[in-house]
Amino acid sequence: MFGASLGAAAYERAPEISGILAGARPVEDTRQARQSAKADAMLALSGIGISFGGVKALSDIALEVKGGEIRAVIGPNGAGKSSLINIISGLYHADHGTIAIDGQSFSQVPPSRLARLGVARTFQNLALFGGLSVRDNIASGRVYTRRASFVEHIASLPRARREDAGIAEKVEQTIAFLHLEAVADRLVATLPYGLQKRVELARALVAEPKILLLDEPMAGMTATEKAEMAGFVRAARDRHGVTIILIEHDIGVVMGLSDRVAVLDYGRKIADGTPAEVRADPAVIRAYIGTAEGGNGEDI
Ligand SMILES: Nc1ncnc2c1ncn2[C@@H]1O[C@H](COP(=O)(O)OP(=O)(O)OP(=O)(O)O)[C@@H](O)[C@H]1O
Repeated sequence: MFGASLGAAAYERAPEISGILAGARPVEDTRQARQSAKADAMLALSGIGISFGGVKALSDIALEVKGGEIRAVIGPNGAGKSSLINIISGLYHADHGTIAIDGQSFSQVPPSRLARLGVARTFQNLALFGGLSVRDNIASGRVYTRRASFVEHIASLPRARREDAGIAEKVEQTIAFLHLEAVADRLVATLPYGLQKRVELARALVAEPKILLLDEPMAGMTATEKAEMAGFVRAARDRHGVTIILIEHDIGVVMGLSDRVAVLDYGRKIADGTPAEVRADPAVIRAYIGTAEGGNGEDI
C-alpha cells in the first residue's frame, strides 16, 4: 500500500508562520528539559504539543534522534509531520514540551540561532530564489557565516575577501558532491523540478549542518530522481556524518533509507522503531488503511 506517493499538503501556511515568528518568546533552558535529553541524542523532543485553533496538531510527542542516524517521520496527511519539523526549526512554537539540540535545551528554538546550532532544513514547497543561479542559491546557505561588515565587503578588505573565498570553496565542494556542475550557472527557475529539489538540498548542506531536516525531499519526483535523491541523502550521512530527520510520503523510499521510523497519526505518535518493526505494527497498518491514500489492504 505504501508504494505510491501519498500527495502534498492541502493548505498554505505562510501567514501563520510570519505571525508566529513575530510573537517569538525568549529561550528557556530548563532542568527538566536537560534531564529528558538522552546523553547520546543529537536531537531529543519531549512532551511536544501544539494546537491551531481547535485542532490539536501534535500531542505529547517524544522523539529521540541519535547522531548520524537517518530518522523518518511518517503518517497520513494532516498527521502533524510538518508541524513537528516546523517546531524543531523554530518556525512554530510548541505550546508544550522541550527540544534538545545536541545537548542544548529549548522550549522554543530561536530561528535566528538555528544555523549556528548546526540545523539546516529544506521545505515541503521549494523555497529557492528562482531568479538567481544555482551557485548563488547554494551560497545563500552560508550567509550566516559572514562576520565582515558591509563596508569591509564594499572596500574588499582582507577579512571580507577571505570570507568570500571560504564560501566559494564550500559552494564548489557542495556542487561537486551533488553533481550539479553542469547547471551551476543556470537560473534556478529554468531547471526541472527534481533538480530544483537537489539545489535546495545543496543549499542546506553547504551550511555543514549537524542536523538536517528534510520536509518531503522527494515530493513530485520521478522514480529515477527519487533514487538519486535517496543516494545523496545517504551519502550526506555516510560521508559527512549528518544526522537526518526525513519526512516523506513514499514509504518505499522511507523504508529503504531510514534507520528508524516514527509514525504519527492525528498528532500522536503511534509507533516508533526500525522499518521492519513499524511495517509489522498493527496500529500503523490501521492508520494507513483508514486513509484515502492507503486502503488497498496490502502489507506495508
Ligand atoms: N499554520 C497552521 N495553521 C492552522 N492549522 C495548521 C497549521 N499548521 C498545521 N495545521 C494543522 O495541523 C494539522 C497537522 O498538519 P501538518 O501539516 O503538520 O500535517 P502533515 O502530517 O505534515 O500533513 P501533510 O502530509 O498533508 O503535509 C492539520 O490539521 C493542519 O491543518
